[in-house]
Amino acid sequence: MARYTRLTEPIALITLNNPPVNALSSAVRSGIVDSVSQALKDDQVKAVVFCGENRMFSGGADIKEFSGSMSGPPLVRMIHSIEASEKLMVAAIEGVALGGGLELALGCHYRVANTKARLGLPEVTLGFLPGAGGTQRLPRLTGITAALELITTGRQISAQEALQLGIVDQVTEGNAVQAAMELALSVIGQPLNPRRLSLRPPVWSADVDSVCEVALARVKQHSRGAMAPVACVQAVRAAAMLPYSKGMEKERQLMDTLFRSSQARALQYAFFAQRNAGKWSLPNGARWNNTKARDVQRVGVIGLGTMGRGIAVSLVKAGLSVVALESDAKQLESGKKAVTAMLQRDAQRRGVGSPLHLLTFALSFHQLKDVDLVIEAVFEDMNLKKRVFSDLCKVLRAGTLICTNTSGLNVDELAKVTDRQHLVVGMHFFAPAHVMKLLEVVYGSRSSPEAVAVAMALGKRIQKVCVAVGNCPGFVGNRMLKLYMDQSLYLLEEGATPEQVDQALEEFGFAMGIFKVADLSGLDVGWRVRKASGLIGPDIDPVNPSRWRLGQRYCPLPDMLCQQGRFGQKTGRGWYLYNSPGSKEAKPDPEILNFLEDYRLKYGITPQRISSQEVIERCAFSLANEGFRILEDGIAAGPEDIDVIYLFGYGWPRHRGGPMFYASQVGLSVVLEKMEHYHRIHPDVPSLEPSRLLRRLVAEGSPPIQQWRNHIKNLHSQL
Ligand SMILES: CC/C=C\CC(=O)SCCNC(=O)CCNC(=O)[C@H](O)C(C)(C)COP(=O)(O)OP(=O)(O)OC[C@H]1O[C@@H](n2cnc3c(N)ncnc32)[C@H](O)[C@@H]1OP(=O)(O)O
Repeated sequence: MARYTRLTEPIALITLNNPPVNALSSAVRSGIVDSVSQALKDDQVKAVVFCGENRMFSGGADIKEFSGSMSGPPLVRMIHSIEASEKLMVAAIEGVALGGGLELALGCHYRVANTKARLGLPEVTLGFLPGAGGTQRLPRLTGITAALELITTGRQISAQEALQLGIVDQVTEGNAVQAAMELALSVIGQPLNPRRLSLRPPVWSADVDSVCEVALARVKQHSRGAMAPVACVQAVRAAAMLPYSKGMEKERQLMDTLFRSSQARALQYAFFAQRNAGKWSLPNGARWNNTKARDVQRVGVIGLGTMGRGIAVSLVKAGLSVVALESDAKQLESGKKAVTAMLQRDAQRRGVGSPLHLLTFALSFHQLKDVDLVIEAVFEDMNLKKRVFSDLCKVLRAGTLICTNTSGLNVDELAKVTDRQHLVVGMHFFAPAHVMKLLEVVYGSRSSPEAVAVAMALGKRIQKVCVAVGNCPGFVGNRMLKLYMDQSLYLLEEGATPEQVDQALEEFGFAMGIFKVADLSGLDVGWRVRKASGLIGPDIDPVNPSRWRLGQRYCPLPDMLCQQGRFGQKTGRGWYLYNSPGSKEAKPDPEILNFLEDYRLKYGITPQRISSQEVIERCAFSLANEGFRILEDGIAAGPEDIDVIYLFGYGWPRHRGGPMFYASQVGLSVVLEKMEHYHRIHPDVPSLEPSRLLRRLVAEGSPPIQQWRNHIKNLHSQL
């Protein structure tokens, strides 16, 4: 797991060997310790160069080991003995040096990096801190300000930036091992103490306190309720105030607390859940590793509204050739201006050449005849989409895939109007499509595994986190969102205010409460959908609308707001008040409070005191309960997929893992008990009834989330 090679020069090479990322597993650490000891024993060896197999230095500690009992040589001690060694130690960094990988390199006396290498301390994203001396050594190299930024964000930097910050001593366009050997030969014999970072004094300066205060305020604002970024600031502050050994004590204390925290478990779960989402499977047994995706080079995008523009930008940025189509010249011109400006701004920001040559604008379907795949992104209207689909079939080549960007329409119904139902899939992008990472790839009952494979591969190529989901109203994300929104509205009816609900959600960790999000998205969007689905119609009294529709409780509050022209930020008024239309700062609106009071009086509702706990339970547990139904229905393959959708598409706080993980952490029996309680009090809300799968999992002893897939498989095989 670490290969020792004695080179002809007085140099030994230690190659970390644990593909794919040379994680520092227990076996790798043992291999390193043995190899270092071999080098120290060999009088001919004057220097040691560390590198990674396959030109990949190291992705850091083996995250899989964190869930079990740790064995093997501790990383801290191993790095300390490398630094303390009387022989010269040099790190040759190619690929990545992340986390423990970079900490190992910081323990070496010199560091050389290839120009393409990326370096970083991403431990904060896993719920802890660089606990192998990283919080103490890095500030001693870069100073406090840069170290705080790198450690609290986990940002990866280029070799060039690392050189500027003093993290590496040399950058080479060639082979880093060769360059490290040359550097070693040129410095052998020079004193090593000045190169031992642990011997450097604390990096105190007069403004340490204020720099740390600013960093603390920033992390508290950015990652609401997350413990790790706060602990990172405390650890780096210790590097400024305390000698190395005392700083290390502080690092260890903080690490001990974080390592055992539920937040660390949630973040590590999220790391693997994100990677597992790409390993899709369909109910018919087709999987990511038994289905080949054919290559896509040329893509058609139909509709250059907000979604179409973002999709076109994402495709072009990934190097795909795009034909963007609009139905009339005026819309085409405004879409063209917007897309061009977005791409130019992006190229300028990244310092790369403009990719506009990849883009063609068109008014005629005939210009799509040569594309490999089409993404239709017209207005969310079934009849319009059907018309587009049947027109497309007249011009497309036989094998061209047709994807629909829809947030919840029936993919099967759309496919039926085509001559290629097996080549139709849904692609649910999230707005703004060039920014948001999530993509739900929706397979219909006739979609072929190859079509799903192509859509998933295309999504990955444009750097989306893709999750394959089945076809049902709202798919996974919006199907669950509806119940979350319903609960929030019922809470208003029962006595809460929008700011109270939002505050509880934001304290839980959401970046924005649900009513602020609704104002941002526009209340008219849902209003149109409810009109189209028949929930609002001419038979509904607009002054005293019924609170009962389609056999269950219904909250007409959002419809009443829309009737008043309160569409959210865009009109300057929604659930909140804004200084002017389009302004972003939400302020509580006394008019809304009066409106809610009148509403409750009119319908004879006695307002209750709603606690934050009730807000969280009703919102979060309703999400999870519907998630269980989705698993029962086979719409998502596993709880991890649902959690990834909520993490990347709906602002669920990452340090809480996702709604399914959260339910598993709270305890399934607690969730069941609470759902039973709320369903008893609100029998007119059928969705509050605990799902069959939740009951079954509790009856089977509440297995850990990693085992739920087996229980679901058993459930399906019994149906
Ligand atoms: C005392 C504590 C001291 C130190 C703590 C640490 O070092 S914690 C670890 C810090 N490191 C990281 O957070 C890096 C995590 N990995 C990544 O960011 C990316 O994987 C990486 C290295 C940039 C490579 O990205 P790429 O997109 O090329 O591959 P992918 O992410 O799909 O990963 C490939 C497979 O490798 C697994 N993996 C990656 N890193 C680790 C790791 N550190 N430990 C264990 N496994 C790791 C990943 O899960 C993938 O596995 P697969 O089975 O193929 O899905």
